[in-house]
Amino acid sequence: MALSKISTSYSPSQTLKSKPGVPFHGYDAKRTGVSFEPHRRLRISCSVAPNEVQAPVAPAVPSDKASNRECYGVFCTTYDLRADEKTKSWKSLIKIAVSGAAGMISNHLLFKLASGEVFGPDQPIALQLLGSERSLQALEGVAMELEDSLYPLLREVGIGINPYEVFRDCEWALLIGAKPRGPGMERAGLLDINGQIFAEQGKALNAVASRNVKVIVVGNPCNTNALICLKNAPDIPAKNFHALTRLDENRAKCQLAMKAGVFYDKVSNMTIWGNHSTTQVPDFLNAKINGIPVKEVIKDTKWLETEFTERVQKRGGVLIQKWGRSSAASTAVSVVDAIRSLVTPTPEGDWFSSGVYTNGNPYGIAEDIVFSMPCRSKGDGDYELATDVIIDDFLRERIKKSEAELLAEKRCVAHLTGEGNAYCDLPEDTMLPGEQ
Ligand SMILES: NC(=O)C1=CN([C@@H]2O[C@H](COP(=O)(O)OP(=O)(O)OC[C@H]3O[C@@H](n4cnc5c(N)ncnc54)[C@H](OP(=O)(O)O)[C@@H]3O)[C@@H](O)[C@H]2O)C=CC1
Ligand SMILES: O=C([O-])CC(=O)C(=O)O
Repeated sequence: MALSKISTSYSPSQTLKSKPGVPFHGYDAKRTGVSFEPHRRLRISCSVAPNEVQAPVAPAVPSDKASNRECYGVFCTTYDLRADEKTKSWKSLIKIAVSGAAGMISNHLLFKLASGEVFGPDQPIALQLLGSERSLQALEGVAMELEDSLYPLLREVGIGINPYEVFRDCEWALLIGAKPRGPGMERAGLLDINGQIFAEQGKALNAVASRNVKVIVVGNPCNTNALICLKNAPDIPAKNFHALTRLDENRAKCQLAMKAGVFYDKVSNMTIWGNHSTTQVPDFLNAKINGIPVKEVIKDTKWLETEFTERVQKRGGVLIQKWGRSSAASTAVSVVDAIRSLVTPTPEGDWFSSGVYTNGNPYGIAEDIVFSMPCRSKGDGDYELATDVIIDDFLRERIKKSEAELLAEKRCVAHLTGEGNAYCDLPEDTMLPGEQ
């Protein structure tokens, strides 16, 4: 199945072309009849130095192109925006790939990305959306809704079902698509089915994505899926892979704020340690309220150790009971938070949680797993682990339990990480947040 590209823009640095051995079916002259002769090429001023900006030269592509099924009305029309004042200060286009793009989380996330609230009001983006045979129609519907939203910063939309096409040159890969656990399914079964998706997508990223792509794995079980993905992408730094635990951080902040009777923006330094599962450890030892350690504000240690901890660990399950499906809007918000934490400098003294590769960690956590830990960023897309944390016996014991779970998950997917035969001895009491 081809990747159909819906484009309102073209920049010289983003020429559509095939790499040897990997067919690219883009929005090209052959498929659409759009001419890419130099004088008809579309340029957006974000990729052209201001002093090179000239008067518009290219008329809109004839409206009959809009009848092409794979580009949707307005996205089939092309413009020369070089003379547009608004776009002169824009940055170069970035490509964002999203899997599970027709799913619930994406339905919220894509519109946030396109609005500019994630990467900023001067950052044009291209969305490359990955679906499957079963979701392709729905993906077209998603593209139509994006079209009807008239987002100025959304310059290109592509849809497809082949990760080797959809991930091409992407600088961000938001991996959301994964099978949810169904009745009677064992956790090990989910690990295997979803693990295969992430093994394939890791290989695809390795083959075609930007060499510095940042990958955020949302699909569950996200820590081990992220591990599988990074193991299958040896040419991309392992540090670039994240498992989403920001939703857990946000949930924890909300609970602490409620207990302390403060607005939730007063809670900082909130670490989620470990797995995005019911063994996760919301760290009330290092968290602060109004800059003061939580334990000095909330004196009820029993509540912190039991009710608070369990409420965060099982929040996903309670929500499923109420909603009949897992968190989608708040998950999308937390993906936005996770990205923004990497592209904006972390406020002085604070940190954020992300599931990241453990090699070289200063906390004594087992190497070679993906574990949620406290991170700080300079806003360059990269991060460092926070070292100014304290770990007491209670915290250490909880962290060890989550570590044991992740090591067991890792053994269970050894066939997908290139480490031999899988052996599944998952502790029976471990569950995703959405499982009761
Ligand atoms: N880390 C976190 O904090 C959270 C993670 N999640 C996880 O995010 C993932 C997506 O959630 P959500 O968007 O609500 O789910 P949806 O069911 O709405 O969408 C999931 C998408 O996954 C894709 N998918 C890939 N393989 C399969 C498969 N074998 N069977 C079924 N679907 C498949 C489907 O898209 P297609 O057919 O296009 O491939 C589907 O649209 C889930 O794994 C969920 O558990 C949810 C909340 C929080
Ligand atoms: O458990 C699930 O299926 C959804 C999830 O990850 C959460 O809500 O945290």
